[in-house]
Amino acid sequence: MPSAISLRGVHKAYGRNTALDGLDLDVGQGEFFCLLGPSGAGKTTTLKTVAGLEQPESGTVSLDGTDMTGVEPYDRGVAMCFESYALYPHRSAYDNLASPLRSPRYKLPAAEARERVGAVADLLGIGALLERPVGRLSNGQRQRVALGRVLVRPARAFLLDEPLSHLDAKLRQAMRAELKAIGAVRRTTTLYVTHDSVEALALGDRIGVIREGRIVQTGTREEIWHQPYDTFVARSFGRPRINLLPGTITRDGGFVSADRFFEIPRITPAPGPAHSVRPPAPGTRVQIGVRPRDLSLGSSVLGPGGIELVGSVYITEVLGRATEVTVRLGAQHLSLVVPRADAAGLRPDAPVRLSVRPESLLLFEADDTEGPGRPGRRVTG
Ligand SMILES: Nc1ncnc2c1ncn2[C@@H]1O[C@H](COP(=O)(O)OP(=O)(O)OP(=O)(O)O)[C@@H](O)[C@H]1O
Repeated sequence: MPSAISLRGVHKAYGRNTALDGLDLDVGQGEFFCLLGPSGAGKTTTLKTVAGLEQPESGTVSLDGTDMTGVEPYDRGVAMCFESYALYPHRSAYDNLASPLRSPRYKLPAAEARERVGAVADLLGIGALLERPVGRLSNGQRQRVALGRVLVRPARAFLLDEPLSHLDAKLRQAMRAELKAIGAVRRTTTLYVTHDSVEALALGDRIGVIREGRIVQTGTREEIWHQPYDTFVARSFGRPRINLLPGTITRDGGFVSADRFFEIPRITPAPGPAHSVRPPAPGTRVQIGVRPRDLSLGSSVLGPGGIELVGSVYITEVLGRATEVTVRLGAQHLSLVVPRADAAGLRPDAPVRLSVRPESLLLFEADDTEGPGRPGRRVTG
């Protein structure tokens, strides 16, 4: 079966600004695909190119296997929701939701249109606001109307650009769950743009990480989390961020930190495609990656082969039921997230023992001018 959405070698520049730099992307039929990247990475341009609102200078966009070159946006059969939503402010929320269904393309019978609008409005929690002019709704409510305008349409694909960005945290979380449920029920292919990694992990059947107009890595949440392509991808997921500790491979295949403050006797990179390269040679400059939730206080959790580090408490910060503890390890700061009770007795400057299972360590090369470090890209002797 051809991909629902396929981009090949897409180039798009605005004057001297390259927005898409040979972008390749495949979204499967019925898939909920999240495109994640920092501001300016090319996310919106990707959506607009799929929708036909921007023409690439080179490369192709295909929908269901058909090349869309020269096909007008209206004829592409995709429904797009922008972050800056275009609604009719003087018309009611109901009218705004129903108007796409009155277009000659759908011309749904009135009763069916009413039913569709009602169902989408209930799903988005705006059922009670339908009579109100959109100009008199809050930003968050307007955003839900804009999203509703997309979801009411029968479409071959939904293109959603940060559709939850104006909602408060609680509503965002609730809407995420709803969106996931709609996706599952409708099985309509969805390309969803976000710069929020939590959202991408929660929603995406697969995730594509975009940087400077190119896809850096595509994968399931497990692949992206456990086998990040490089330190840029590793840093993009998880709050607090992954710890990256610079150092060198020792003669015995261990790791010594750049300031020689601590050593890890043996580094065994986790198996998997990204790590199947041979271990770096002694002297190679590398970075050890360890996620804050994979570190524990004390040595009690250590099974055989566990790794222990000794540092001093720098600062603690309560995050709800957990506490983030920042530990000074020589010149490095290392962050860990532990149950609040475990961190209760910690005082600044007190010595502290940390432990981590060896399989939780990720090994990257040093970041350099060629880009973020990858697992064993240029292993040198
Ligand atoms: N109409 C335009 N004119 C000139 N430059 C543009 C235009 N639209 C986008 N760009 C540039 O193209 C690049 C990609 O922009 P794009 O909006 O696709 O990024 P994005 O990942 O969606 O960012 P954000 O998360 O901030 O919305 C940026 O450098 C941006 O400044």
